[in-house]
Amino acid sequence: MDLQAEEGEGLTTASLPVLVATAVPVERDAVARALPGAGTDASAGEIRLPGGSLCRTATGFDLLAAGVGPALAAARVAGALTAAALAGRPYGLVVSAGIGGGFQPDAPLGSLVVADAITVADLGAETADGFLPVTDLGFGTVTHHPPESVVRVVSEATGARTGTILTVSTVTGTAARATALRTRHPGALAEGMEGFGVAEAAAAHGVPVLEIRAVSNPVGPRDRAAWRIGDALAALTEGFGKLAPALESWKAHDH
Ligand SMILES: O=C(O)c1cccc(C(=O)CC[C@H]2O[C@@H](n3cnc4c(=O)[nH]cnc43)[C@H](O)[C@@H]2O)c1
Repeated sequence: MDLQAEEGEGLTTASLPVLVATAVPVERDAVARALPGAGTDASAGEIRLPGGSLCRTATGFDLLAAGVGPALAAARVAGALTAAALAGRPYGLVVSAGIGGGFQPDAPLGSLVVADAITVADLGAETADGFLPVTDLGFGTVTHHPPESVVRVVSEATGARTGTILTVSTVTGTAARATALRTRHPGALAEGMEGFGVAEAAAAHGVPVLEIRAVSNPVGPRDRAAWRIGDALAALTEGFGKLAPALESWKAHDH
């Protein structure tokens, strides 16, 4: 669907809804707790989609627990974007949100990171001389950039640190892998498993994307005792309480 044509037919960017894609329901619910009217208003409710359902809030946010990993996240978000476009209610922004690993000491546990670059870290080829990103093989893309204006507005409102968020299909579990990722991506602050998939789906629909992660664990040696999932979910809720009004102002003025 041509977003410009739709806007010309009465939809404005300020009125376009926002799709928030988390991996799992507990992250979606952490976001919902910050949004007034989630599930409590006539305009709110559950929208059935192939492979899942959307939680529609009364304030223009649709929440989707899209699944773990880049492929499932891309498939489910693409489905939601297509359904919305066909219904004549296209999204103005897609937000990939959830918990994630933070590179230490720059992204402490419980802090928020907003991506100025969403980069897939392990899509490519391993060679005797090292890793080659898929772009070096002549295919596709490895990074999506959220609009600078939305990154600025959200980081100012929430206090989130700004940097690259890596998407990995395998959670980092050793110091050596964490160092290798940081060497290849010096601007990386966090890693998750869905952002690049969500961004690919958004890009295919010509919709801007944002990624925000609350740090639940350090990127590095596997240590389940070090996870702070509750603290990260609380940070996600607090962050969305500030992010939601900031996005309204971004949609109205900066976009
Ligand atoms: O078993 C492990 O060692 C382990 C370590 C960290 C996370 C997991 C998960 O299964 C969670 C995957 C889920 O949460 C996001 N997430 C959270 N922390 C990280 C991370 O350090 N690296 C990548 N992804 C992380 C991720 O987006 C998934 O949705 C298991």
